[in-house]
Amino acid sequence: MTPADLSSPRSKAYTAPGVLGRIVSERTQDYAGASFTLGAARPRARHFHTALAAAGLQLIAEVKGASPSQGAIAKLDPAAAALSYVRGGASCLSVLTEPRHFDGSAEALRQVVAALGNLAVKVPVLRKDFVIHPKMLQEAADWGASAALLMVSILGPDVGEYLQLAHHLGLDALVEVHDEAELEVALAAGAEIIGVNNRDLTTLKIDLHNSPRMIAHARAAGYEGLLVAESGYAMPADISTIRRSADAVLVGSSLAGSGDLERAARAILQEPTQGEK
Ligand SMILES: O=C(O)c1ccccc1NCC(=O)[C@H](O)[C@H](O)COP(=O)(O)O
Repeated sequence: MTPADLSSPRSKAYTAPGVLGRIVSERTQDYAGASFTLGAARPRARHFHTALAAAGLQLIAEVKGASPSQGAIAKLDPAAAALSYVRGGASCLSVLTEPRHFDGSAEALRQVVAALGNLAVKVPVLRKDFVIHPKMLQEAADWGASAALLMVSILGPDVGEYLQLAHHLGLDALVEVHDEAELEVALAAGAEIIGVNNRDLTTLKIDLHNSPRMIAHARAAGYEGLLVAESGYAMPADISTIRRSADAVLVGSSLAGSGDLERAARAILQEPTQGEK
């Protein structure tokens, strides 16, 4: 299927179990009347991909005000938070745009893009949401995001169509998986950037062994794209399992709730001393 096949609004309703299922059903209702017209292909700058491909472990720092697992995390000024993260060493930003459970908004993403636009170095922004309709990718591009999250746990094999559409709209895509079966789908779809979530989004349980295990699995399968470890990282010692195998780590709650975002971002990337390991 080509992006052209996504040009008419779809009535497809995605489903998922548990907490994720509730969010998916809410987002499906939010976009039930959304119209989408496929325009001409937009140039792909690949800023998100380029930033993650730089040498060493890259940090994607997340603007996250609340979550189903933590409840309220912090009342953040998105632009100020983004600039603090960049001063702390983040090379990309992730901004939640889901309003009910994560305190996210389109406005937050726009404010972050505007604040980062004044910097000498390009810091790309990921739209973090639960994409269930093509319109959501068009919005991400229109709001100035460089990339969007696509979750195999929601889209299943349709992730391939959404990936093509993201590229058509000039976006990179972070294709998220949690287990081997989802990894197979992401690989078959041709994902250039795969994120492995340590959080089981059905139960919200975190297993920090999941990312290193899945990253090893992807490499053993011959995958040469970029790999991102996601969720549950709170201290430098947590990162040690993926420091040399992942291209990037995505961190939200522990940074957002730290009270000093710049310092927390700088600290999480530091190699732990012998005693801290
Ligand atoms: O964070 C949650 O509780 C959550 C619940 C249901 C669906 C998605 C959820 N989080 C999305 C994410 O993957 C995280 O925001 C991201 O990876 C950062 O995780 P963390 O550093 O643990 O905040």
